[in-house]
Amino acid sequence: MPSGRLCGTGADRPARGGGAAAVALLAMSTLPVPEAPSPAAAPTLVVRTVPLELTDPLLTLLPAGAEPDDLVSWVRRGEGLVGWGRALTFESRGPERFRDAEAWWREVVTHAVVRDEVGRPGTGLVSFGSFPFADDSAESARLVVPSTIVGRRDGRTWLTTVSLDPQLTILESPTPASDPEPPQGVTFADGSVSPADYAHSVAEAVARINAGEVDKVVLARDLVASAQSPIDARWLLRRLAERYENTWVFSVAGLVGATPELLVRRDQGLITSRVLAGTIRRTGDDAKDLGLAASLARSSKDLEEHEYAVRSVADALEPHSSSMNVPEAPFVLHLPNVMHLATDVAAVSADDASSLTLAASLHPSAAVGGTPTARAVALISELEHMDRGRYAGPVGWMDATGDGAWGIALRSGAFAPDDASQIRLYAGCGIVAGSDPEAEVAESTAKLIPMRDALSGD
Ligand SMILES: C=C(O[C@H]1C=CC=C(C(=O)O)[C@@H]1O)C(=O)O
Repeated sequence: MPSGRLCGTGADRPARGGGAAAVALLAMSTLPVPEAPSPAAAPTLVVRTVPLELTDPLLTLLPAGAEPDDLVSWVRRGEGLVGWGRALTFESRGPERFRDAEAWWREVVTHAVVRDEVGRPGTGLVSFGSFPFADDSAESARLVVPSTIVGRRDGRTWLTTVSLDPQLTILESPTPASDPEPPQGVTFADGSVSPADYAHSVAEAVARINAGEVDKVVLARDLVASAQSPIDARWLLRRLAERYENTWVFSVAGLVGATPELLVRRDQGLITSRVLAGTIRRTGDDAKDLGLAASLARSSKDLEEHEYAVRSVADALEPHSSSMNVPEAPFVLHLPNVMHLATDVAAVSADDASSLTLAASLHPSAAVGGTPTARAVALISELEHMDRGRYAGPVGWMDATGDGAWGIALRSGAFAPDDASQIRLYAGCGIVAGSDPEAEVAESTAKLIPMRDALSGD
């Protein structure tokens, strides 16, 4: 077994409140279980996937009253995965966190008893994960195997149930839960890095870049939102999904957000990655924004920043690919708050590296670390003055075959442990020689808008 912490066994708790009118589809199907699993092995999970005749939006199925930690989501344009309850969880900290998680997952997969009637990426046994950005973060990597998962792909929907008890494989068709209430009385306060501190660090980073220490470094800041009562994570997820359709709306172990950046997806031999770097704020005036998009596509400062990020992804994927397509020029990705330079990299998988192994080899890309990587990461820890936690780390899911999708946890917030009325938001910017501290403060403010607006109940 890997050295991480195994927890939550037996915590196969039913979600409170939501999906109250669930209908039993199939009951008490007992699957064959190996007689005596070795004591050192992961527990045996009993997993069942069936097709579902259901057209309700996935995010409406998340049950009311659940803790943020108990809700998982990876949804884009109505498709993806949502889940709740905890059949099994795993935590690991430090430089070996990816390796530990991968080893744990292989153990879990080896011992699971799976009956999968759908057989597509994301069906059968699936875990959701979120990893700290830094090797020395005080936070742990978290992997969660929910007890109920609903997935949708190409218009087909399925239900997966996961249990530690072979007698408990009741498959119930979920129904939409009651609508979430908006957060009440939210106030925002500086986190560990105020806008003035941030401007100061950016100026220092530019000086270090000009002194030849690094080519690019990404610096971030934080903001703390406090509400009068617990914030319903479902409200945030639904708001983000409604407004930011070009993003992946995620929730894993209390980390919630809408990321436009796909670190890596492995899907039946095809590897893809959406690289972002280079940003301009939108004005809200469409004609003006088109002009800004054109200037972003010509901005040498942004093109330089973008090129570092694309190179770092292509270099990390290269050893795992038999062929790769890296477009010569980026396109402009339009989001309601900002526009980014974006490049979609595609490759054919040459080995059996799982999506998590690929994510680990890509992390930290130059979109969140810098160039060269090791020196940029050292500079972040010297200049940033905060623990990023799981912000800017990989977040996503993986199935038993290793297929899965991992985004970079951007445009996100982390619920305070044991206090759902508080959430810490983060935003960062790539700093290169031409960066201006005040402009980077403004850019980071624009990147906080999706979470701020969702929290403000707008
Ligand atoms: C680090 C963040 O964004 C990255 C991703 C896209 C564009 C970026 C930029 O232009 O600076 C950043 O590299 C963030 O949103 O917190």
